[in-house]
Amino acid sequence: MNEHPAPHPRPDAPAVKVALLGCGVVGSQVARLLHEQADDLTARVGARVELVGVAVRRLGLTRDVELPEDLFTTDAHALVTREDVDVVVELIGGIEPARSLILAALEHGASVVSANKALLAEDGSTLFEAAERAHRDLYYEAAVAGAIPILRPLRESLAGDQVTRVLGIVNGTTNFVLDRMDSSGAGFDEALQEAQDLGYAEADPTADVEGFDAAAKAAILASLAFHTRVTAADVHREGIAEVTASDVASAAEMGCVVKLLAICAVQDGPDGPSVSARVHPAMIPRSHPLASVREAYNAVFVESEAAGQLMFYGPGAGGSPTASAVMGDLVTVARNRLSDVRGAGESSYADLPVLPMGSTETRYHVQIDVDDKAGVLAAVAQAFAEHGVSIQTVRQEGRGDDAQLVVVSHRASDADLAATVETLRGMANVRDVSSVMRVEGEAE
Ligand SMILES: NC(=O)C1=CN([C@@H]2O[C@H](COP(=O)(O)OP(=O)(O)OC[C@H]3O[C@@H](n4cnc5c(N)ncnc54)[C@H](OP(=O)(O)O)[C@@H]3O)[C@@H](O)[C@H]2O)C=CC1
Ligand SMILES: N[C@@H](CC=O)C(=O)O
Repeated sequence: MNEHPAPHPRPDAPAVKVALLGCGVVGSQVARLLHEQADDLTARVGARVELVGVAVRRLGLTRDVELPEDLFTTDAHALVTREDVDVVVELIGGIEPARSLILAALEHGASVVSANKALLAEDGSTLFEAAERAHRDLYYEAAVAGAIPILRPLRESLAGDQVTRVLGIVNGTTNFVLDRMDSSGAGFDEALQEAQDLGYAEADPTADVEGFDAAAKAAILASLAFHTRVTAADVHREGIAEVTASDVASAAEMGCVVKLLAICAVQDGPDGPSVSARVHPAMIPRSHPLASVREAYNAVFVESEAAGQLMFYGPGAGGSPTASAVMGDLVTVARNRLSDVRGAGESSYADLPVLPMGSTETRYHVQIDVDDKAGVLAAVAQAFAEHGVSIQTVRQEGRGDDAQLVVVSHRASDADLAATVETLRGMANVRDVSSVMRVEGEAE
């Protein structure tokens, strides 16, 4: 039997009225699910969940969902301040007007669901304080890793444990592009266009390609995981624009694959704990679980003292998967409205210091274009040694004008590696340091 249970709304429960801001890739799928799953939602929430308005930039467009024309408005402010609106679902994106609209919604007594990582990572504290003041919910599960439930586990399920590290692939677009480059030899631009056509990319895909989107997500993850305040500006950020087909091929030769990683950690020091958060491309061994994360999928590893290692995996972008996370928040927030309670809010913050990138340690893969002369290898090795960077492997490729040394280091600090590269660049027999990439993962 595959029958759905009959809905059991509380007989006296008024409908929960929802205002939707944005009807694009994600918003249209939320509107579709609200319509298609109306009966199930009624049963799960205990009252009807009714879409009462949709704010967009332009009226009259053909949308990925059919809705009565009279639901649409371009006056988003009037919609969020309507007396009868219980929940505002913000799916516009960007900083303004999204921030002002969320603040106005909270001030007017609505609860808010958002997928806006850019805003939450830039100015989350203003929004959280407003939600606290208004005694209303602000939920944002869809802001990190699309459909994957990761924020609720960090905020609630792991709140009694000590999370020490969060490492993952949190941007679907860049994972899609790198995967296409690795598996089918596709060019960067072609693969990016495909990701955009599939609805994975941000309105401005620079946010994906340059790592801003992943950095925003890293800030949100670090804040929740370590109960502190990390903003996007605190996250060291490098995107994939500089990753070449030759980097991807070099990685393949080493039995590795290139991925854009977000790595957040907390560490104890003489002055107490501090956090680090970084986003950058890295080579990881093909045997590493993150190497098998294909297309626009995301995966997040969480390491904690009591639980050990946890892995969360699933679709990280796209209208329907992201709408699933939004709907989960919407059901929670609607239930809370009916019971007149607030859900789990943010932790009280410790405001831990954020470590500079220079002190972060990892291994490095360095390609050095050299003059094909006797003694060059010894001179290059000397430059690494001078800065305390120990070499794990070195091999020479090509001859004459194409001669290259490919060095893989043992673990070293970012500052020591940067100093090594500077020295190399000043050496007579070195024409260029053509690529530097971090190597993450345990396999040596
Ligand atoms: N796409 C994805 O895979 C994911 C997206 N997100 C986040 O979800 C949010 C929405 O993303 P997505 O659906 O892809 O974005 P889209 O660009 O597809 O849609 C944005 C929607 O917002 C509307 N809009 C823009 N500006 C205004 C404004 N000033 N007033 C009213 N409406 C406005 C647009 O109207 P119009 O249609 O008229 O232009 C459009 O309907 C973003 O925060 C994004 O970061 C999160 C996870 C995954
Ligand atoms: N542009 C983002 C969308 C989801 O957050 C991505 O590609 O991951």
